[in-house]
Amino acid sequence: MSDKLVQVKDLSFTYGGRMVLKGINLEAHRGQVVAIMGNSGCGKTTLMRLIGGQLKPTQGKVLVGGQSVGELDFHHLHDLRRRMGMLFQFGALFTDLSVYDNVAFPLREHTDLPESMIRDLTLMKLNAVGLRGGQHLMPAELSGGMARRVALARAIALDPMLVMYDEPFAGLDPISLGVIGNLIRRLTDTLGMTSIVVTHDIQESLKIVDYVYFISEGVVEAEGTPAELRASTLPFVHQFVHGEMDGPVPFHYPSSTYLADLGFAQ
Ligand SMILES: Nc1ncnc2c1ncn2[C@@H]1O[C@H](COP(=O)(O)OP(=O)(O)OP(=O)(O)O)[C@@H](O)[C@H]1O
Repeated sequence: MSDKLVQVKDLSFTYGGRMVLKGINLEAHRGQVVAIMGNSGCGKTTLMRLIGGQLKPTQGKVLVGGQSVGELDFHHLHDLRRRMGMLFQFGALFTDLSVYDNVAFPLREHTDLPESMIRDLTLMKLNAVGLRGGQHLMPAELSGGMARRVALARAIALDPMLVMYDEPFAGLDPISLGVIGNLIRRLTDTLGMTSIVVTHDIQESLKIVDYVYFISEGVVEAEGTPAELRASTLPFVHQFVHGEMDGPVPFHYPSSTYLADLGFAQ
């Protein structure tokens, strides 16, 4: 079996005539945590939707476990998606279900397991995220970090081979952020899965990921291991890794000159 769980090959995608992805190549190996970074609007979420089969490539292909996602029929895609956990809206729990029922939900929906086994599996997943003790709480009673941990337990309920996270660190305090980062790493290792994390948080990512892809203007602008990126002298990578305000990614949105805007002739 190939070590490469996800292979994105020359992938392009167009929304209504506007090309958002322009020939992306990337890979995620089994057992890896891979980060996809880039400016707002560069196409990261679109890329995740293509990997998850919610969108079909305009050109190129996405292989998951050797299967070309965009070419699968409904049933095969459905089977494949059962083996992918997707946290597109991290923390989007069912508000009228308890923590326990939120995590048990995919098991009840997608398996015929008896309730006693569903209970064992649900408690095991809650234990893995440190929230077995919170099983009776309702989502409204959870902190932001706890809600994400429950969402994570729900995403791994069916033992997926791949979990994709869209902005898992957004809006968290530094402690919760570290907890979520470590959980993503630990669950990936202990459950033998692969994780793809779309994030803006370079510092947290560099602590937990195996490999990072930077996307800009629809192409992979840079890539590497955390060590390679920290040592990189590429201006684009340097700006990201060191959090510099201005650089190849400009601070100012493109505009006419300031003087012209103020009404002064050039
Ligand atoms: N359904 C859609 N129809 C048309 N254009 C879209 C649609 N969804 C996204 N876009 C556009 O495609 C581009 C990429 O969007 P996408 O959401 O993939 O970016 P992103 O990198 O995930 O951004 P962010 O970091 O802000 O979430 C954006 O310019 C966006 O406006």
